[in-house]
Amino acid sequence: MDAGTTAYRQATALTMEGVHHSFGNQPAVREVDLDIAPGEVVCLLGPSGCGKTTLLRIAAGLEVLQRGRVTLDGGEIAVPKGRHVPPEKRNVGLAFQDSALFPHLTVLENVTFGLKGQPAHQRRERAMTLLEQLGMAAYAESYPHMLSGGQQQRVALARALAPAPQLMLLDEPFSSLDARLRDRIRDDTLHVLKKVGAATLLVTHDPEEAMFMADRIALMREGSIVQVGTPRELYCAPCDPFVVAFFGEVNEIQGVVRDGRVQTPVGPVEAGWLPEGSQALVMIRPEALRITEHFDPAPEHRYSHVVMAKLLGRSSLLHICAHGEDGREAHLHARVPGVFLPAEGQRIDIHLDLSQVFVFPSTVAGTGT
Ligand SMILES: Nc1ncnc2c1ncn2[C@@H]1O[C@H](COP(=O)(O)OP(=O)(O)OP(=O)(O)O)[C@@H](O)[C@H]1O
Repeated sequence: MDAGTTAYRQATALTMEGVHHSFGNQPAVREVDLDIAPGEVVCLLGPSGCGKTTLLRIAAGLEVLQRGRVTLDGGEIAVPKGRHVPPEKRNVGLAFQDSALFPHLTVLENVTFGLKGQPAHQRRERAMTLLEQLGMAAYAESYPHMLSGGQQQRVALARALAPAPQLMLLDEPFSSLDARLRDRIRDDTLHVLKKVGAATLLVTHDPEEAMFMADRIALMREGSIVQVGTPRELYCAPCDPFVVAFFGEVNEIQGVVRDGRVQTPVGPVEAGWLPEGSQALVMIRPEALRITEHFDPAPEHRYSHVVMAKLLGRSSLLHICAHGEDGREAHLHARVPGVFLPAEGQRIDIHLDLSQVFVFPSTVAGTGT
């Protein structure tokens, strides 16, 4: 290890190297490498059962490490069949979907609970500062049963943050809240995390939440990290079709690479490094289809047209029949901003925003040619 690597290691709040974990003979986490810098929010994102919670529980010390290495602020906290620093000695703050507060303690007492070895006035001051930042100062003397689910979750976050942990570990902390409340609480949480500078590992299955909260996202599938990077990197430079599809509905078209391009009913797309004559999968996000109404009355043999238009609120979803120059047709979904509801059968012109179009080798032979 060179000096640069050593300095980097010391600068990480959490490092996980080659972490592997099985339940019985069923692997839940496979050879995962992940690090979190001080003050950085990293989201573990992925479908149900992909191993997110298991990885977080290993970081917390709630699961004993089976294989790999875990360090916190450069110090080793878990080695297989060796060192296992228990959760309460790790200086990590934990909050879960159903973080239970102590029912017999007030909000303030709940938050000061973990603050040992400080004078009472300092503990109170620290707790009140966090409760204020999370909009809960007025409830300091209330008991948990007097609070809504969202308010309880704010108190649970304040309690986890109170000892100023090196690392916050949050497992789906907003998922039990209704949509509007969730938006507010996660906004407040993000601001508090950034204000106190806590390194954070947050588990979520919601891609929008991950993009909202994360400096970096680690997208998991079947126990492995598929891609890790900034939200922009994952959304705009996805490494495989799973990553594209995980961030929302996508139009898929099969084709063959000819002259470095793949023909689609909405125009040619550069095939990148794919070999000539190979099968390709073209993935087009609905917002990549720019639609304009076509009013030219000149008769045309075939044309692209609207099949159905639905208002979704901030955007409209158009079901379109795209008709390519080569005679191929495809049923596609286009998402356009605002209220844009052309009539059924309306002729349209379609332009592609190539920054939201991705081409991968196809494993499906013989389709779409
Ligand atoms: N205590 C356990 N005993 C046996 N198998 C387990 C245990 N905990 C998790 N698993 C299995 O390990 C795999 C990963 O589970 P994990 O809870 O880490 O996934 P997840 O991505 O957090 O899922 P979710 O989003 O549904 O919470 C799953 O197949 C799960 O059934």
